[in-house]
Amino acid sequence: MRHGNLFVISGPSGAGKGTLVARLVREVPDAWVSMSVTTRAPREGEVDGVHYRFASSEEFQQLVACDGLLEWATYGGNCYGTPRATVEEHIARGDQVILEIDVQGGFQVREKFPAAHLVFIEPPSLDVLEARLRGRGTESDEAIATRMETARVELSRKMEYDIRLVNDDLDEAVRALVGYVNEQAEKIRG
Ligand SMILES: Nc1nc2c(ncn2[C@@H]2O[C@H](COP(=O)(O)OP(=O)(O)O)[C@@H](O)[C@H]2O)c(=O)[nH]1
Ligand SMILES: Nc1ncnc2c1ncn2[C@@H]1O[C@H](COP(=O)(O)OP(=O)(O)O)[C@@H](O)[C@H]1O
Repeated sequence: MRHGNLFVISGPSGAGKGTLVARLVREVPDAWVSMSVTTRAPREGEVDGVHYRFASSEEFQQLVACDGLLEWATYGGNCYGTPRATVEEHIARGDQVILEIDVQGGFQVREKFPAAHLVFIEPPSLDVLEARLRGRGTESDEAIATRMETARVELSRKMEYDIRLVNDDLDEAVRALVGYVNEQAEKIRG
């Protein structure tokens, strides 16, 4: 059986994880991005089964109880988790499996899959981070304040990640991320 790689992409909300992962899947043909389950309400334009699987708290607790999640965490008062079965299938298929998850989840994955590659996406500064969050226009002022507090905690753990990429110039950050993923993929193929 072929075995793929597992990549965790973490970093503060607004650092650009979603933007980078969207570009990555266009450039790495065997990249596959896991769809998380969340109890957060959909934002305008978010579609169930496309951006997230949106679930009630009861549904989420059932998934936890039946060991259906590879990892899960509470972020900003909502639960987020990675469905286990699809991730395992895609690793077995030889894909480059991408989890865009928070720092708490990242370390749970490392416990279960020590070979996972942990990538930390950094903003150029906290001011730029806040400006990006405001510019995205998806969060209330209160939610932005909470995310900025969480960002400080997440940034304090960046040195525990395998690699840190500063997302300043977008094309440059995409190149670095694609380069890292391809390098790890080559090691497995080779
Ligand atoms: N642990 C964990 N975190 C997740 C999962 N899915 C998303 N997240 C993280 O939850 C946080 C909030 O996500 P979201 O509400 O979509 O905000 P955004 O990342 O700022 O767009 C981010 O750090 C996500 O990376 C998951 O399945 N597990
Ligand atoms: N390199 C970059 N330069 C400027 N703006 C960026 C860059 N990367 C992402 N953004 C913008 O910053 C905002 C947050 O990016 P997003 O991908 O949603 O972050 P995350 O998924 O980490 O929360 C979005 O409006 C996005 O278009």
